[in-house]
Amino acid sequence: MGFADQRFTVNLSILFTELPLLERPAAAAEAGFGAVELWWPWVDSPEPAQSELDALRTAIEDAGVRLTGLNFYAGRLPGPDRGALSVPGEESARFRANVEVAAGFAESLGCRALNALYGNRVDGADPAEQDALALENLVLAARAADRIGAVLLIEALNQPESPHYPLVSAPAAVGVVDRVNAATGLDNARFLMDLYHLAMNGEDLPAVIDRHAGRTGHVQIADSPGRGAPGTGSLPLEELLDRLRKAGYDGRVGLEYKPGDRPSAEAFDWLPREARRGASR
Ligand SMILES: O=C(O)C(=O)CO
Repeated sequence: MGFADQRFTVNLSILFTELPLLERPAAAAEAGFGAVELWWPWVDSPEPAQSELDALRTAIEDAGVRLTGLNFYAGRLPGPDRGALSVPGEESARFRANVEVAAGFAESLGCRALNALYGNRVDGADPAEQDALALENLVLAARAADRIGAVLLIEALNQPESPHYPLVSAPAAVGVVDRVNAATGLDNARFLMDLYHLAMNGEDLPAVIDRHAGRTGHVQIADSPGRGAPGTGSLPLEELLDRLRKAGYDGRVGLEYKPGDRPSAEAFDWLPREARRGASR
């Protein structure tokens, strides 16, 4: 047990962002990691040029790291958006256009987890209509994920930093997971348990773990407050990850924290180098 018993993956959309995108996979490898994950990197483009997809694929392959998670197109993130799939009109269309592109890119790298951020509530739009649109689009995404043998992740964010995002509790996100699975019959939708976001929402993290570990397809961490590295805040992250393991969660743990006022390569001192490649199980 302990951090050395986990398998980590470095989120290259929040760590190493001081580097150009194509240099980040090699930087993560240089820091000792063997796995990385990404938010959709082309914030303005659900369908980037093939040459851009190829360049990123090559950068990941050349670095010798595995891509273990990818977000679908989610609008301007970082920025004001928190997903596109429940946003009527152009954003929903962009999400749909992205589904096969993102799934194809993930498949080409053996990535088996696709995260679909739900999207903000829109002034003047009926929340029930947004939810109906979301379900339609999540069904498309779940089917695309299933075709490549992947899980579809549904994430709860935190209310203070995402005030217009409707999924700001574990039960809200798990409810969407259940509705998607009921609609598709595929059972490949899973909860993305981000301990930072849930802590910011004031949830009882041990209780969330005990209740929802079985429906969890991915876990992400940052300390709270501050969204920094483990040890910079007050969350007992090592204990919480042990509890997740005991509750049956055996997947990767995404390091989705800000490096603070230092280069990202220096933001891993909490984790001995020999533990960064991950436990071999
Ligand atoms: O926007 C965030 O904070 C996320 O965790 C996206 O996956």
